[in-house]
Amino acid sequence: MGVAELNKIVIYGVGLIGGSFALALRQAGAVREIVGFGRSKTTLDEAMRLGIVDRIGESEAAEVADADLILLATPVAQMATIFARIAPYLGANTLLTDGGSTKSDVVAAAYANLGDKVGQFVPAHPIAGAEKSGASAALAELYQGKKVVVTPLPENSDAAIASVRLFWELCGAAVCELTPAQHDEVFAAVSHLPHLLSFALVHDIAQRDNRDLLLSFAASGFRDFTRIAASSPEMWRDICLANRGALLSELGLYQRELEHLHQALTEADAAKLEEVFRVSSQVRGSWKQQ
Ligand SMILES: NC(=O)c1ccc[n+]([C@@H]2O[C@H](COP(=O)([O-])OP(=O)(O)OC[C@H]3O[C@@H](n4cnc5c(N)ncnc54)[C@H](O)[C@@H]3O)[C@@H](O)[C@H]2O)c1
Ligand SMILES: O=C(O)C(=O)C[C@]1(C(=O)O)C=C[C@@H](O)C=C1
Repeated sequence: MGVAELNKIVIYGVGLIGGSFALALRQAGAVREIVGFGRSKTTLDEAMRLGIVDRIGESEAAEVADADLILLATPVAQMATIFARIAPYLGANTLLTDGGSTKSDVVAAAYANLGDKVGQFVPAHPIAGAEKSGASAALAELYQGKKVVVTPLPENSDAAIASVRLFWELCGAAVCELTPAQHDEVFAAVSHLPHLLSFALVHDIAQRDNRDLLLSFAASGFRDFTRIAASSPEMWRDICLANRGALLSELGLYQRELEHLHQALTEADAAKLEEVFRVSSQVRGSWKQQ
């Protein structure tokens, strides 16, 4: 793809993920015009002020047909409605992708609402983010050196998949492929469960009478375990519900692990505790983010 080969991209949800996509493609010189749709005027005005979008979208009828690419970067529960809104106006050459953290639900929403245009949608998930939300958190470098998982549909042409891969690569990402089901199983274990646990720990402390005292002494261990508990409640509500089958399985395994540790503590079983900590320390100590 040459410089500014994308004439127009439309982004639904100009927050951390959508805004970073816009900034990255702009920095790569790959797009002429970026149009944003959002839920609140304040957010869109901020995205304009920060130079993330060139214009606020007028209507689907006005913006969708001549777009080269549309990115859905809203919380995942919003995506079905957006697919339905854009479907009637989708031009034959417009590609669609998304940044949602879950894939089976988003793919089901695409099948339910895009009809025979579903082949134009190549689902994706950037494995990069932060606990911060909104346009002001967007960064041109967010995807540099990070993975993006695409979960192609049987209806996607090779050309559509190659183009969507290229857009994410222009953002600096390394693209890999999984099926939607594989994706949701993997991220239930290494992203969705850790967020649930982090929210749970902070919630537990937040409800206590002495929470201010506890928080005043909390230090880097607490900080590292709970950074992600400051993440968007709406986004994580949607992710947990969308992937609740896989997440419940992971939660069950984790509860068994806690039971094991509970028993070891009750019995003051030093060997059992140390064995769990030894395996964990070795695996986490040698883990490198790829
Ligand atoms: N935050 C992360 O770490 C991360 C990482 C990878 C993927 N994701 C996924 O990316 C998506 C966006 O997350 P984010 O972190 O950018 O959230 P965000 O809150 O920063 O941005 C989401 C934006 O969508 C807008 N929005 C909500 N409903 C809308 C609607 N119906 N129409 C148009 N705009 C709407 C909001 O106003 C907001 O500006 C989510 O699906 C999330 O699961 C997030
Ligand atoms: O860095 C963070 O704050 C994140 O939580 C990023 C993170 C994750 O690693 O779990 C969160 C959700 C995504 O869908 C992808 C990435």
